[in-house]
Parts: sequence; C-alpha cells; structure tokens
Amino acid sequence: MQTQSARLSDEEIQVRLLGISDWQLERGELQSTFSLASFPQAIFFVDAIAHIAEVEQHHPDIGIAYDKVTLRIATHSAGGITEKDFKLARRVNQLWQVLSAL
Ligand SMILES: C[C@H](O)[C@H](O)[C@H]1CNC2=NC(N)=NC(=O)C2=N1
Repeated sequence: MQTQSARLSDEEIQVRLLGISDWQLERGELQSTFSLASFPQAIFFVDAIAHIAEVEQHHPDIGIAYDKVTLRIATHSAGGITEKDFKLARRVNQLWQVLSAL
C-alpha cells in the first residue's frame, strides 16, 4: 500500500509522536524501552511482539537486556519512518496495556 509505506517527513513524524506515548525518534528509528518484572516476562512480551510482527509483516529490531526490551522500528525499504512503523508501535502499546492490566 503506497500510502502506508511512503516515507514520512520529520514534521509528520513529530506530529504522530505526540499521539503515541513512550516512543521517541532515535537515529532515524522509532524507539521504546519497556521494563518487565522478570526475564521470563520479557521473553513472553517479545514472543507476543513476534506474532504481531508476523501478522503485520513488519518487524522491529529487538534488544533484550534482562528485564528490559528495547524496540527499534523503521521501514528499511523506504529508508525512513512510515505509517507502518507507527501502526506497529501502536499495536505494541496496545499489547503493553493488556499485559499491564493482568
Ligand atoms: C516482503 C516484506 O514485506 C518486507 O521484507 C518487509 C518485512 N518486514 C519489514 N520490517 C521492517 N521494519 N521494515 C521493512 O522494510 C520490512 N520489510
């Protein structure tokens, strides 16, 4: 879909960042770090993200440091940030809200 995979301008990115909590623009990627209660919970979170990524056919770079999970999202084919990246970030935030309520 052309509209979803078109590279966003810096201004468009900043506007969208206002509407999504806990994500920053770092080195040309959307980035967020989530703190879990334990290493197994971090792995569980990453596993759920993997399923979302497969459904979306859009995949974050994932770093796991004990109980912290850092996600970096960019659209490599567009050489920048696109709507697909924000869609994935919003899905991760939804997952985070569900897990936080458990
Ligand atoms: C064919 C498939 O849709 C592409 O290779 C996708 C897969 N997942 C992807 N994920 C991310 N983050 N960026 C991409 O450009 C990308 N490309």
